[in-house]
Amino acid sequence: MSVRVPSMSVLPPVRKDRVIAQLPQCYSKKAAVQTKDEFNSKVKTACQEQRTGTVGFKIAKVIVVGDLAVGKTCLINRFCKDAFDKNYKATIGVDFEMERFEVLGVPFSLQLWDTAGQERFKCIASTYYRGAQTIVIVFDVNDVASLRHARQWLEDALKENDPTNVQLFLVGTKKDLSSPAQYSQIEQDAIKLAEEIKAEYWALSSLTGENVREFFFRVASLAFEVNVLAELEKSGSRHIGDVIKINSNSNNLYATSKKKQSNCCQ
Ligand SMILES: Nc1nc2c(ncn2[C@@H]2O[C@H](COP(=O)(O)OP(=O)(O)OP(=O)(O)O)[C@@H](O)[C@H]2O)c(=O)[nH]1
Ligand SMILES: [Mg+2]
Repeated sequence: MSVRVPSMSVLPPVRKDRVIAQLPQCYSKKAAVQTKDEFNSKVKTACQEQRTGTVGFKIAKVIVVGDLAVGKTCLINRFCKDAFDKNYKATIGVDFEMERFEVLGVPFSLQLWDTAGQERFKCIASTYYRGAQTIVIVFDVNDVASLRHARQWLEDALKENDPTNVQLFLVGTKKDLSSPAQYSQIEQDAIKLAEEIKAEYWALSSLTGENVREFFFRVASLAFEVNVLAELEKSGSRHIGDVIKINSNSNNLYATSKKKQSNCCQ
């Protein structure tokens, strides 16, 4: 007799074009969350040795905020559905999409929350801001007012989240509509703001698809890295005694835990 596996418990494999084997690079080194070329070595080792704990089951929440009609929905649809609609349909409240990735061989999912930019729907949308690991503030590179409003969007999103625990991205959309000269002017201001608010800056086009995939791969990778490091930190502090005996390498995480331990005993 054959045993039937309930279909809900078995997920299909991650799509081939959602496999991330290397750290995607930032858009501009002037405004990046970090500028390393590769994943953190502790993270790489943990993935190779399958010591990533619960990260493989984790779904990181990403909220996408910004003025009405700047292109939040189009950005998510370009990445998740490879579609683009030139007609504007306002988002009412919120929508969300799930995207599954495999990063360094470990499954990792993003839940992308597309929120409404229209004032009258904003209060519904803001009730969904809580628990975000990543905040994406979107503006239109052809509309300076939308860039000016970015700070307010950030402030509202941070009211519901712990500022020390979120990764921020400032994203300029509709690059296809901008001439190189116009673009470089707004880019200066955007990079300046991104540096001030400690966000990583990106510019892209959902119409042409330029940089869309690169951007979401970067979001997934940086969120993944933070989750693995947090997991290692947790398991490190749980087994301090055991691991110190095995490891004497001062560069590794466990040795750092040892240092912490000796400090607190002084
Ligand atoms: N040319 C061009 N048009 C774009 C691009 N992205 C979005 N648009 C257009 O801009 C308009 C608004 O896009 P949406 O994605 O619906 O805007 P939104 O930010 O989700 O708006 P709300 O849901 O009201 O907050 C639509 O007409 C899109 O076709 C882009 O990259 N290039
Ligand atoms: Mg929308």
